[in-house]
Amino acid sequence: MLAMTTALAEFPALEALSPQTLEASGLSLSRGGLRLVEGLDLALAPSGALLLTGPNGTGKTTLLRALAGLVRPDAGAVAIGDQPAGQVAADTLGWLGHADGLKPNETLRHALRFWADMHGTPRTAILPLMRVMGIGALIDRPAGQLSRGQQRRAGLVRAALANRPLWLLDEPAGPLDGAGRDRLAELVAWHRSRGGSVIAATHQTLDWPGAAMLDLGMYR
Ligand SMILES: Nc1ncnc2c1ncn2[C@@H]1O[C@H](COP(=O)(O)OP(=O)(O)OP(=O)(O)O)[C@@H](O)[C@H]1O
Repeated sequence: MLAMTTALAEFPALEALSPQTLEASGLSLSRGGLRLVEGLDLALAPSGALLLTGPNGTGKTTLLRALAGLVRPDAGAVAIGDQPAGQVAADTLGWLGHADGLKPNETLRHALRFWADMHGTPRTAILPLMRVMGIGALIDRPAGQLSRGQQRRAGLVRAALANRPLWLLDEPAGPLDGAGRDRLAELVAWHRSRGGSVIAATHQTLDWPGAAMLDLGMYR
């Protein structure tokens, strides 16, 4: 199903994921008194991908936060696997928000070691994932000396190092160039080939095979 040009052998061998289903039913969301989403049903199976689109301010980030359990819905519920409704186990979500989780004065080596250690992922996974994202040569550069696109690539490595089955990515390709978007597609294809799933909010066209699309502009 998933076309990949990067050989799977170039990706690190991580502990197997525990794939999860995600189901939202009758979800209604508001922010600042404005109804953003009304009665939304969605389902995502292991290996699935969903792209959230829509103009600025239509609620893509809010929906991602609701799926992560960070925003309380006005109505409806989110269920992940057999986890209790409204609760998400700590080892389920790989989250990449607008921030990349990097400190300006820290080298990528230092920062990504921290994140790998925090998630119990072997440090040997760092460099292969950086190479997949095309930033292996930047490992000893402080994050503050990198371009926005390079920082985003490092943020994606950080998210992958968490080795979680359900990725929620907010504008993962925002500052990426075409090559960066191709590398992101490879990273996502690898994740899906392991049973992982992904939901991403995007203003970019992302060519992820078989990805479902949800345009939040329809509620406007
Ligand atoms: N802290 C807040 N308090 C009140 N309203 C907010 C707050 N944050 C966001 N909003 C409102 O919620 C709506 C949805 O915002 P959200 O960030 O989810 O949109 P988005 O689709 O992700 O936008 P973008 O494409 O610009 O990232 C917007 O209309 C915004 O004004």
